[in-house]
Amino acid sequence: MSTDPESPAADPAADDVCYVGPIRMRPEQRGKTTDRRLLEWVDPRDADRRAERTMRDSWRVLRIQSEFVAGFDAMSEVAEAVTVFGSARLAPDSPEYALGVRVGRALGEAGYAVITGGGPGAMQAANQGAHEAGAQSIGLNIELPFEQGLNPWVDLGMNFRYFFVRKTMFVKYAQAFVCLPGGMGTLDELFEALTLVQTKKVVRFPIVLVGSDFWGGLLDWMRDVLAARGMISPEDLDLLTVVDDPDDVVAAIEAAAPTRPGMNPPGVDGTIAR
Ligand SMILES: CC(C)=CCNc1ncnc2c1ncn2[C@@H]1O[C@H](COP(=O)(O)O)[C@@H](O)[C@H]1O
Repeated sequence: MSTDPESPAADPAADDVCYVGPIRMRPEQRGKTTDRRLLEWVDPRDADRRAERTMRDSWRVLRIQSEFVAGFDAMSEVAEAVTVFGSARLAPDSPEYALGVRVGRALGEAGYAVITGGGPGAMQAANQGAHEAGAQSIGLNIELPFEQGLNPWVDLGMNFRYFFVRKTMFVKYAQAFVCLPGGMGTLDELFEALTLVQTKKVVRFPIVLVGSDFWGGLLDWMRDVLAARGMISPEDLDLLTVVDDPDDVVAAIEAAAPTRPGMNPPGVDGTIAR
């Protein structure tokens, strides 16, 4: 979906297509998303539907497997990377979009590839900044019930059918997460990352929130309600770093996870094979 006429891939027909996994089609050609089909409830009293589901689900495993293979292949050359999340709804002329571009650029100039969800808004902003910095700009898009394409600043892109395959790629190939202001999707991605770090599924994985005015209320609630009532440990709050200046994003990542050669030998100080 291109909102910027100056963008490298402005295509007047691009808004009129959608993706089903790697397949590009006009909206009128498509039915439900793959995720919706996978998660659809089937009435257990309906023997025919049950039998059909059993058969379809077995075959579906192969499609899921192939999506992992394609994802691992596409991402295998990615070096150091940071995944940036944030609202799909930011307008390109908003201050938050400009902030996202500066974050993407700062990460790119520091030598990180930038991975996003490949969509519009904050994702596009971070991809734009990374592209402009000459860094690898990666977009991992997802099939949605409405038309959607990779944003025009993505240099390496993939369209996923399955949300959980895409989420694996976000974590597996990144050294850190950065969250720009966002809504449900961003909160989901933030809390998934937090849970993975809290449960030590990933270690040395900094999570940086950009914008203290936006995130401050959430942090207050986490401290005053979650920690105060014993739902999380007070130290869990240390898993998050809040910054306002894009340059501080890089500093926060490098302070929390020194991944440069020689600073973090694999297997010695907590790095794990993901
Ligand atoms: C205009 C519009 C709503 C487009 C949606 N298009 C999207 N394309 C790709 N990833 C997305 C999209 N919407 C949500 N996400 C995922 O959820 C996050 C944003 O969700 P939200 O806007 O904060 O809740 C992103 O980091 C991204 O990984």
